[in-house]
Amino acid sequence: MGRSLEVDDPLAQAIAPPPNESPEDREARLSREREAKRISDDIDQALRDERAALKRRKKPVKVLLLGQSESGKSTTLKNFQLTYARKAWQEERDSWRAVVQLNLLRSVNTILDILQREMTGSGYISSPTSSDSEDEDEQRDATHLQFTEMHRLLKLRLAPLRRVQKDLERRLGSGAEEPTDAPPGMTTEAAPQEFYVRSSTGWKSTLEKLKSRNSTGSRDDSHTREWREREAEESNAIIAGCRDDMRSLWHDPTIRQMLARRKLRLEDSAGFFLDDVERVAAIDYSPSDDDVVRARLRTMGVQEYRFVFDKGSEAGQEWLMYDVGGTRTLRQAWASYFDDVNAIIFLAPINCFDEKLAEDRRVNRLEDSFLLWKAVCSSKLLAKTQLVLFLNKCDLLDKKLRSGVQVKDYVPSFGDRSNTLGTVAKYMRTKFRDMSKQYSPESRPIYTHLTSVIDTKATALTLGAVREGILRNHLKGASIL
Ligand SMILES: Nc1nc2c(ncn2[C@@H]2O[C@H](COP(=O)(O)OP(=O)(O)OP(=O)(O)O)[C@@H](O)[C@H]2O)c(=O)[nH]1
Ligand SMILES: [Mg+2]
Repeated sequence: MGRSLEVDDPLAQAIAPPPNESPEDREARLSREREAKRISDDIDQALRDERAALKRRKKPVKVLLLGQSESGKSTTLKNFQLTYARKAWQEERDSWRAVVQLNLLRSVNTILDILQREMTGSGYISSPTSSDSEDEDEQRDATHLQFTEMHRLLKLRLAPLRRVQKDLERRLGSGAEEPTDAPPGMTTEAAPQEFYVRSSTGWKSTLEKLKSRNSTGSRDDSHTREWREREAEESNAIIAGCRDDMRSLWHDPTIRQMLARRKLRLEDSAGFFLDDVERVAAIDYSPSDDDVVRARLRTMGVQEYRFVFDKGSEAGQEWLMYDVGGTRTLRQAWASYFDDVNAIIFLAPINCFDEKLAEDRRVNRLEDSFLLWKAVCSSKLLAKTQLVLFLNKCDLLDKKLRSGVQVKDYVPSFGDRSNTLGTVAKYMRTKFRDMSKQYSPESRPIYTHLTSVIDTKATALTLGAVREGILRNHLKGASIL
């Protein structure tokens, strides 16, 4: 462009080489100019990179939580909220009271159902958490249980809790919707009586039903709301009135014997609050952080959660997390979220090597996790997606192994390795990693964590590392790092 300038143009004069320039001076000048151009180009490139990085940063980080039902997806999400969205968490916490109450009543009513059958001799019902080969043992010993007048009285006095459970289900808007996942010919009797929600906006809307909606889904007027509040108070009063009897039931040696014979490990099942009945059934009960993390509310559909980090280098970065329902019939919905997803946190509960799926009692839960993991790894759509694997429920695995359950009885390839947490976890980790190596369309690192996501302190540390890793990957290629 300089060439086309007129000789008397001030710019042309300013940039023209000095007159009488020696060849050495000319070479030195050209070298300086080349260096200046290189620096200028570098700056231009840096600016372009920064713009690209900012654009990338603005794009939300999308994370999908996957895994079978009860693997701990929603619990992991709760940990994210607890750590990174404190304010929303605190606003929502009290709404979980009804869910915790429902969880408690589910355990109590399960015990009462079994007690009823044992006392009237109407025989065996199978249990949701019992494992394969337990059925025959139970009936064999049932006749030796010594029930007394006290058991009959407890049964009678705790009877109103059935209605309270129904009321709570109705108030949560899910009473009419029991899981119907059992395949034809299979009974749903054994499936846990869970409470779940259909919602695309998260728990908040669900829990708000407790306050502002009636069972037909229409908005309440103030009169109805008042009536429903009274109903809630009534439920609270009945639960509080039954507190001592619930405690007696749970601590009664014959009842414990009855449950042990059925190998019903209520204390290891989802949403177990009987050990906290004193506190949870109190009239002024308000859920703690831990209670909310442990409360069980089954996810239906796909729920989207938005987090915006407000601190440090990630300020303003938006994250979208998707929590899906893990039961079989809900898995078709997953694929439509695969597009554009940055990372998947896959949860595999490794304690359940001896358990069956609630929705299909023919399928071993660990086997189901393997198949799901294989499907995720081999998906072409997800070939470039970062995979983070949580081998979850390590606390329950440890408990189970200590109680003497042998992995090799259910997983023959485990062989004669030692039946301890460390060895079993290592074995599972290798199994999952080998599968990802074998089935991933392109090689990729797999980030594996041994977790117990009800342990909020440990999980906060894990999530910190996971978050860093995902963000690093998200920004990869941009010079801002
Ligand atoms: N002891 C123990 N309990 C856990 C752990 N992870 C989850 N839970 C409990 O297991 C239950 C099920 O967990 P959720 O997070 O609801 O499972 P989910 O994967 O969201 O299940 P769906 O919504 O049905 O797909 C909850 O009551 C949790 O508190 C764990 O590591 N240890
Ligand atoms: Mg869930």
